[in-house]
Amino acid sequence: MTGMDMLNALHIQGDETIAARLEKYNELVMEKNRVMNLTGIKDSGESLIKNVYDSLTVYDARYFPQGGSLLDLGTGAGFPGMILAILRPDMQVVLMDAIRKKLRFIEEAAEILGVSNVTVVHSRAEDAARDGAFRDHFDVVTARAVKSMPVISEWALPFVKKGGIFAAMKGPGAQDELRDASGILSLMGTRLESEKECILPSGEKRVILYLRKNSLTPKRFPRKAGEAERKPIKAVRDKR
Ligand SMILES: C[S@@+](CC[C@H](N)C(=O)[O-])C[C@H]1O[C@@H](n2cnc3c(N)ncnc32)[C@H](O)[C@@H]1O
Repeated sequence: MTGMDMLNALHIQGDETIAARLEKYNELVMEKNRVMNLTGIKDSGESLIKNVYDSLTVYDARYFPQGGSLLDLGTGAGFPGMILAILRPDMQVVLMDAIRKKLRFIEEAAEILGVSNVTVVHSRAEDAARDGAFRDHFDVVTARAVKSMPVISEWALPFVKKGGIFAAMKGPGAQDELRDASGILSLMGTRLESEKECILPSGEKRVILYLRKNSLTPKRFPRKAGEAERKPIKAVRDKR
């Protein structure tokens, strides 16, 4: 599958330069992956589908405003953040991760590709969310394969501006995860705006949950580093 095939398959507008950069980024990830553990996927064709195409599934022009700001939390090797930065050069994109070496790779790759709208931030989400430059700031926050919904919601939502969107990339269990997160979502003044189901060309099901944040984050969130994972705020399940 080429970069252009992927854009067409997902009905995303993009020119040849964007399509070529998507392919080239995948090549750079694969090249670096031989000497450093960036992604568990070792085959280039498989990575195009499971990393690049999968990253593109989160894109919905309605939630990514012209000239807006985007944070990809727990970006790892830049998925989906770097793919979205390539797709939308007008947006200011911050890629955050707690592991520095992956961010160094992203900086090098951005330089090679001439992608100038990305900034990397080395931090735990729980710490960066206390920084006034980031808190209640971003039009859209994305996260793929970082943590379960109750945890990632507590980490990601403090970064979203009032009225902005958290796009959580999930698998077939998205509905259960959403139910589990209902407690933290309501504490954060956040509601499900829409959801999208996609089947990857490899056959796997993906579900994107688009959550709208309607109020500023209460001061006590996120709790201190590690606390959301140790004691996630879960919904009380009906035991029928
Ligand atoms: C399984 S990887 C997924 C990477 C990428 N999003 C992807 O889908 O390929 C999870 C990433 O989340 C990062 N991470 C975990 N906890 C974090 C935290 N508290 N703050 C920031 N990043 C975190 C890890 O360092 C890791 O790179």
